[in-house]
Amino acid sequence: MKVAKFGGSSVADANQFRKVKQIIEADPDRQIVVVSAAGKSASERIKVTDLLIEMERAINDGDDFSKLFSKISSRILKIRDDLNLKLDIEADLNEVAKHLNGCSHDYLISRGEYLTGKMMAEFLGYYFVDAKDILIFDGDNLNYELSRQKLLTILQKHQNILVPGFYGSNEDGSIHLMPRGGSDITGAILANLVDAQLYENWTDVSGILMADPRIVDHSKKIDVLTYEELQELSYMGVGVFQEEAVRPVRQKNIPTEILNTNCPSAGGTLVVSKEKHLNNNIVTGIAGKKNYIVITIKKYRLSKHLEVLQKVLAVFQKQHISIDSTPSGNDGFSFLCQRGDVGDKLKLIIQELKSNCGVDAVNVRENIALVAAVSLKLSSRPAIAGRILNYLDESLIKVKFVFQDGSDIKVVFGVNNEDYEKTIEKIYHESINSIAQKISA
Ligand SMILES: Nc1ncnc2c1ncn2[C@@H]1O[C@H](COP(=O)(O)OP(=O)(O)O)[C@@H](O)[C@H]1O
Ligand SMILES: N[C@@H](CC(=O)OP(=O)(O)O)C(=O)O
Repeated sequence: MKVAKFGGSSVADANQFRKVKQIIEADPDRQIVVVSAAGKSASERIKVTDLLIEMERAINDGDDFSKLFSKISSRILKIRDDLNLKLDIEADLNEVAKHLNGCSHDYLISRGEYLTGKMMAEFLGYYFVDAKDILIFDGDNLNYELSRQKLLTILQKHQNILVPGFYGSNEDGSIHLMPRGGSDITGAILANLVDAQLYENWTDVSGILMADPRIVDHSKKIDVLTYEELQELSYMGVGVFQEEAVRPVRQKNIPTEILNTNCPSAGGTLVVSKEKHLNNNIVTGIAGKKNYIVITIKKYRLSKHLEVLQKVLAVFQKQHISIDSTPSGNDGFSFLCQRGDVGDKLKLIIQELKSNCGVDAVNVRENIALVAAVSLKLSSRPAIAGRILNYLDESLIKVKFVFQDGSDIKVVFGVNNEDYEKTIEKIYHESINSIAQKISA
């Protein structure tokens, strides 16, 4: 049995629905299908999920949201009508409309997947299973045992099912929304629950490329990579596969393939466990994110004053700021946070660090980008990191810092935001040219 998840771009309009049907009909093992909400296409510039988020904002601000609701409804109805489906999707839209005032955030934002899923089930002739009836969460954790029982009961009666991604339910029956990109997680969980022979993740690129195709033209495809490498790449910003979707497939060693709905024959990227890893490249992939803030605290003989660190961490915890990485030095410790997470709290944080934590000094650097090179080979050949650094230096890119934080398969370079794209391009080109040759020589 295979689980096939189709992302927003794969279900953006009726034409994409037809491509999905062809793929499903080509292999009877594709018995569990997961869909995201209709996403972006050449003619549709906004994902349905983003329209829902915009509508919620309007509702909360007391603004007129009727235009947004019409926009969402028209998109759904257009797909239904273009496909000539005999489905009373108006009834579902009316149900959503009835709940608009006073419904939960999780309910509202999950409706894109629910409505898209209903149409895809009808189109494929698959049995529609509302994700809230099978994926039961206890807080943020899935109750695997209970969810497995519920899913298997349904599969005893129905051979082919469609499950909308991105949500499940809490124990009280209310909707539980997953993080953005969460349909990948739904697919991975279902693959885990049924011990699938393969988890297929269908998107709009033929696999994971060594570098973001929006930055590097004709970037090479990664043919095979490990769960570990995928996790690091996803964490560092490769949007193709949600970071939290790695654990469920990794736990059961379920082979996972990233494939292109628009070009199924092109092949994709296969994700497997370490033992089966076959990749010969020196650097497997490059990823990164812009807009970090680096907050560095200085304290003479910090290692003897761990109470200082405790107080510093409490400041971040109090402000609900997640810390992405913490490279440390002799008498200092740096905290890397995303600008968007810090918002307007930066002044307050600095003030608290200075006055309540017993530090000698606090330095702040803004507009920093992180670029990571990921490769299993980094653990046994740390020289690769040095070579990359050398190339960046020769290219006149000012590297602010380098670290390998915890994972020994990733080296991270901190650069100015404006050097972000150039750094990725440089590492990419040198990885496939000189570094590979010099290191293997
Ligand atoms: N290293 C990479 N390899 C492939 N795609 C990447 C990479 N980094 C970023 N992307 C972007 O991720 C997009 C696919 O992710 P996403 O938009 O979430 O797809 P879907 O709509 O199928 O869920 C691609 O269109 C591509 O622009
Ligand atoms: N629709 C949700 C969940 C998802 O997984 O979407 P996509 O497959 O388009 O990344 C989102 O936009 O976050």
